[in-house]
Amino acid sequence: MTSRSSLDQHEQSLLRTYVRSEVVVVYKTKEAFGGLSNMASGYPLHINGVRILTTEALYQACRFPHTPEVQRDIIGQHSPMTAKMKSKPHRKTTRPDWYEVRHKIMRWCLRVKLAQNYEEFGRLLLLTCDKSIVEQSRKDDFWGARLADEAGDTLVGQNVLGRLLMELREKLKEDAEGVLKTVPPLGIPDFLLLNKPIERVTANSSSDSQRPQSELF
Ligand SMILES: Nc1c(N[C@@H]2O[C@H](COP(=O)(O)O)[C@@H](O)[C@H]2O)[nH]c(=O)[nH]c1=O
Repeated sequence: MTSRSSLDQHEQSLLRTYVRSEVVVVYKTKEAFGGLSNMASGYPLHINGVRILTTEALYQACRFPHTPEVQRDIIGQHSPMTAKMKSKPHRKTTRPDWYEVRHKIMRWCLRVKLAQNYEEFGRLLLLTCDKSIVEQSRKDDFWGARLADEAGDTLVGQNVLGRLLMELREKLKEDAEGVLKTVPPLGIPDFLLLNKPIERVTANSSSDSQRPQSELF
């Protein structure tokens, strides 16, 4: 059995250190690069014809393929933070392989955000040039990175979200053919939304993707 301390050591080895003033920081959605956050509104998504307002809501809904009523509640929220909060009481019914698949699911969610908001989200991603992208978080050093000390300039974390965004940006730089406007379904079991297998996503699955979110209600 793996001991707690060796697990801690493994987690520690995955941590990265960033100099805050040298990277693109994703922190508040209203800031310059806030659109890169999963909490950002204005990048609507359509999965199997169902409108979902943010990648946060989509990601959280993906926890619960076996409880469509929970998915419906999550994606029905106007606020992405509330969508996340709605998932919390149901965490025990999260798909059992969540920790093996969540990274792939997040990569897929970001692909969907780009496919259906290719101009706006793509432009923001490319504006980051070759810089590191880091989601600053107060608590979460898996998806993001935390300030090493409140006064300092050092962010420490696995920054998995930031790294997925950088991976996508590099693919986008090569995407002269617009291949990223289509996203195949993930090859994982029970990849379901509201009881239906999640289908291929295309830019055209969302005819209103260029309209402001305020017009979508
Ligand atoms: N940005 C941001 C958060 N971080 C987001 O939370 C998601 C992961 O949630 P989970 O793994 O279920 O805890 C992921 O999209 C990550 O970017 N959480 C917050 O409570 N507030 C926030 O402003």
